[in-house]
This record gives sequence, C-alpha cells and structure tokens, in this order.
Amino acid sequence: MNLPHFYPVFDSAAWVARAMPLGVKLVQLRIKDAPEDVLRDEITIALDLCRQHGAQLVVNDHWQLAIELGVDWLHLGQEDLDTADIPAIRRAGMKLGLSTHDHAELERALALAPDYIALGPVYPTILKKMKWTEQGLDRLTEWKARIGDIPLCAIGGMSVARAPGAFAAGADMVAAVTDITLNADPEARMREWLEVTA
Ligand SMILES: Cc1ncc(COP(=O)(O)OP(=O)(O)O)c(N)n1
Ligand SMILES: Cc1ncsc1CCOP(=O)(O)O
Ligand SMILES: [Mg+2]
Repeated sequence: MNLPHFYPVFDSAAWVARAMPLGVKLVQLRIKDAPEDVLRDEITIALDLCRQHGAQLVVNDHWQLAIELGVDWLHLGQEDLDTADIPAIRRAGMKLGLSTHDHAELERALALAPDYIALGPVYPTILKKMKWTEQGLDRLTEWKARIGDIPLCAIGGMSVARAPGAFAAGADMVAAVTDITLNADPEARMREWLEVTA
C-alpha cells in the first residue's frame, strides 16, 4: 500500500484546515477527552476537509464514531484493542493502523493484519507520558525486518532533521505532533516536512 511519507497528527479540525492547502495527504485527528458531540463535529469537519483536498483522514481511538461517520482510516493503540470491535471495524471497510512498543505488542498487532504499524516513541516525546523510553533507530530496522511489506510508521520526538534517519532505518512514514504544533511557524514547518518526505 502506498501511503504518504509525512503523517502529521493534530488535535483539532482547525489544524487539519491549516494543513490541507499545503498539500498534506495523510493526517490523523487525535482528540482526547472531548464530549461526543464535539468529537462528532470535529471528525465531520476534518473528513470534509480531507475529501475536498484528496487527503486521507485517520481517526484516533474513536472507532464507533469513525464507523458512524464513514471514516476510511482508524488508529488504535493496544489499550484501545482491548475494547474495540475489530470485526465491526473491518466490516465497515475501515483500514487500521496499530501502535506497538514491544515484541509482544507487535505480535498481537500482526495477528490483526493491520494496514500500517506504528513504533514509538522513537525519540523522547513531550506530548504524553509513556512507560517506554526511546526505542531508537535500530528498533525501526528490526520492526521493518519483521513486518515486511506492511508500512512502518515512526512516531515520537520526530522532527524534520530526524526524518531522514528514520527512513534510512526502515520507516515508510513519519508521524509528528509537537515539531509542527509548537513551531513558531507551523505552515513553514509543514512545508519543510513535505520537502524532506517528498
Ligand atoms: C501514528 C500513531 N502512532 C501511535 C499512536 C499512539 O496511539 P495510542 O497508543 O493509542 O495512544 P493515543 O494516541 O491514543 O494516546 C498514534 N495515535 N498514532
Ligand atoms: C501519540 C504518541 N504515541 C507514541 S509517541 C506519541 C507522541 C508523538 O508526539 P511528538 O511528535 O510531539 O513527539
Ligand atoms: Mg489510542
């Protein structure tokens, strides 16, 4: 499967609106702790924006809403897998990306035949508290050798400068949050990302 190499992750449809005119073609909406009506509105707006611009929207976590709203892609972590209805997700025709952090999680993910596998945190991240320390580039190489043709996404502390190393190590896609959202000029940063991942 040919997925774009640059995969920004945002916490609002407003960020998706900023990314679309720049030519971003794959984006994740990752909203934690919002009421269902807000989530529904945000996903609907982000989906419309992505469709207008020929981009793919990935919804994080909220699989029931993703099914209801006809979203094409879903990202789930290992804890999400404990409660998600995978057959229902597949029946809805949704493609699935899964988080992994260690070998056991990787085997569990592979058993679900995901459409991409994410490994993180490759570098330390300030976005969320995690029980894993940085995985490093060698781990990406190991993951790629294990998963073969399934696209591999590097996430966690990724930056424009670090992206080439991740690709050289075996990543097919690089996901980033704060490198963009905390940048003084997020649009300029996204343009840099699009150049380095072209
Ligand atoms: C591309 C990508 N990789 C990993 C994650 C993390 O998912 P998860 O482990 O479920 O944690 P939360 O993002 O839900 O806090 C992701 N969202 N995207
Ligand atoms: C959600 C998530 N999962 C693994 S690392 C991470 C955070 C990525 O954020 P940043 O790109 O700012 O380090
Ligand atoms: Mg999750």
